[in-house]
Formats: sequence, structure tokens, C-alpha cells
Amino acid sequence: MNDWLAAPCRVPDRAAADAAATRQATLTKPQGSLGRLEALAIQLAGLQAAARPRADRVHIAVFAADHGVAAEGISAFPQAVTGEMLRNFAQGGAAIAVLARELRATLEVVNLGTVNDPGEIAGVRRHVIAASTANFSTGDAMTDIQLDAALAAGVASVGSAIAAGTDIYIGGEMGIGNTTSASALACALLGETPDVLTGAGTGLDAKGVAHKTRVIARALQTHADAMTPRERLRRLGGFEIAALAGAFVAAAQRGMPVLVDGFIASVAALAAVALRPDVRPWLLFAHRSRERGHTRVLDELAAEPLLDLHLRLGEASGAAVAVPLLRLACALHGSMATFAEAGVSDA
Ligand SMILES: O=C(O)c1ccc[n+]([C@@H]2O[C@H](COP(=O)([O-])O)[C@@H](O)[C@H]2O)c1
Ligand SMILES: Cc1cc2nc[nH]c2cc1C
Repeated sequence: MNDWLAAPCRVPDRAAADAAATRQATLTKPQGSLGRLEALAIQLAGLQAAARPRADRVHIAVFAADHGVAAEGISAFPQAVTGEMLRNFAQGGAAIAVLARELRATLEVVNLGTVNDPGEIAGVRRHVIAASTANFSTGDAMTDIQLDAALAAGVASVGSAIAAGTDIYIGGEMGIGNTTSASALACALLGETPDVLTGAGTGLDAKGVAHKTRVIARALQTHADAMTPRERLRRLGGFEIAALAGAFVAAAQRGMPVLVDGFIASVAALAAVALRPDVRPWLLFAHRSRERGHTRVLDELAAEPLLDLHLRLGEASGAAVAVPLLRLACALHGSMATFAEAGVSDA
């Protein structure tokens, strides 16, 4: 059991948020006319305990891992893709590599265990736990020791991001089969049936989704006695999902705002909030994924994502695409003239 999970999360700075709200009311625009951009700046001011929040220095971590449940034929793609994509992240050709460059964000890629392991390659951090999780439709995905190692990978990532002076932390994932794991975990955490939370992932057809739903239903029966969030994460999760959950808890404990990506990252956020409800204020939700279960998960977290672009890639790509909105919200808040400064008549 991890002692660090017992440490409370920071409480956002109410005075800084109030001061930001007061400043917003003085800027040269009808009050509220910048809508959610105003709310974003005020929220970030509270999270960063700063009068003028920033989203300049963005750290993007992508956690990659394979899934034993892939043996059940639940993905449109072969398992080898996870390891192959690690090379693509490192070589700069993956979507998130392009987005990170465009945003001048730091990109950290972590290999937590892949069947087609590329070995030591520049630009990929090795934190290998096992070649993959075990097939959770027949047993437990992870041991306790493996779960702790995966959570610790997320904690370490946040630690290095904070040391580097990050304004916003983004966690993403890559792992063939991980929508099956995320859907099963979300079902267990929400008490939901798999038909509500199971979708096409990388592109299954209707027959494929029906099979995947049956695999998840069977696994949920096998693991029906898993009662705590930690036990549900251990039995149904993936290394990358647990790493994200660990990162989100650690970020909240250390006062680092998080921009959450799509379906899998949101299920990791759900798990983090189940582990520690005081994580929730530190999470901003970037986008609504096309993956079927995402809306149900977002609703549970009372999350209103910033974007709805029909993305379903993962890799933190949706969170990266939302970064310019955060930057613009901060720039407007920090640099617009007040009515007094501009000599514009107030209402
Ligand atoms: O982020 C999302 O909303 C999302 C939705 C569907 C698929 N994915 C990505 O697709 C992979 C998992 O899909 P699958 O079909 O193999 O379970 C994994 O690498 C995810 O990053 C990601
Ligand atoms: C090519 C490919 C890239 C991905 N990135 C995240 N999930 C992915 C799944 C596939 C199949």
C-alpha cells in the first residue's frame, strides 16, 4: 500500500481566484462576454495562486503499455503497434510529437512495458514493469507490486515536471487494448453495465464492439468482489492508466493543474478521484472524445470539456490541441486594458 496516497491534495487559492474575478470585471468588455475563457483564467489563477496565471510551460507525458486482454481479440490493431508507436513518438512522427513541437511543450514518453519492446531508444524513458498486464478477463491485470510501480511512474513524472517549472501538466497514453481496460474499470467504478461504456476504440465494427462488450461483462463478473478503487484499478486497469492516476493524484497534492485528455485519461482521472476526491479541483478537461463511454465518465466528474472535435486518438493529442485556448485565456486576462486604463466608459 502506498503511504503517499494518504497525503491530502492542495486546496486551490480562493483569494487569488477572487482577485482574478475582480480583475476580469474591470477589463474592457461587457462582463461575462468572454464566457468560459474568463472562467478558465479565474480557475487557473486559483490553481496557480497567481494574479496572472500562465499556460506557457506545458509538460506532456505519454505513458505506453500493453494489455494482456488483447489476447481476446478486442482491438482493431495488433499489439505490436504499441512498441512501434514508441519509436514514432521518439522520432517525432506521431501526432503528439508534432503537437508538442508546435506548442513548444516538453514531451516525455514512458515505456511501462510493451510486448514488442523497442529497448533503449533516445527519447523514451524505460520504466518497464512487465511486457504487459495479465489478461483481466481470466485473472488480475496486475499484482500489488506492479500497481505500485505504475502509480510511482506517474508520481515521478509529475515530480520532474514541477522541477522543470511547468505551468500545466498533461498526461496521455498509448496502448493497444486500453479502451477495453478503461471501459471495464469505468464500469466497476460507476456501477454501470458494459453496453453503456464500451465503444469502437481504434475502430472496431459493430460485431467487434459486441464481442468486446461480452469480454468486459465476463471480466466484471470475475472481479465483482473488487470493492475498493485501488483493487478495481489493480484488477482491471493497465500500467499506463495507473501511471496516469498516480500522476493526477500527485499533481493535485503538489498544486499542479492538469489538462486531461480523452476517454482513457478521463477514466484514469475517475480512478484518481475515487482514490482521493480532493484531486477533482485540479483537473481541467480538454475535449469530448468520440469513444462511446466518454460522456458518461465526464458527466460523473461534472466535467465540461473545452472542445468537441470528434477526436479519438489518445496520446494526449486532445489535451495538446486545447493548450492554445488556455494560453489565450491567460493572455486576455493578463494583458487586456481595464476601463480606467483605456478611458472607456463603464456600464
Ligand atoms: O483518447 C481517446 O479518447 C481514445 C479513444 C479511442 C482509442 N484511443 C487510443 O487507441 C488505443 C486503444 O484502442 P483499442 O481499440 O486498442 O482499445 C490507445 O492507444 C488509445 O490511445 C484513444
Ligand atoms: C497507429 C496508432 C496510433 C495510436 N496512438 C494512440 N493510439 C493509437 C493506435 C494506433 C493504431
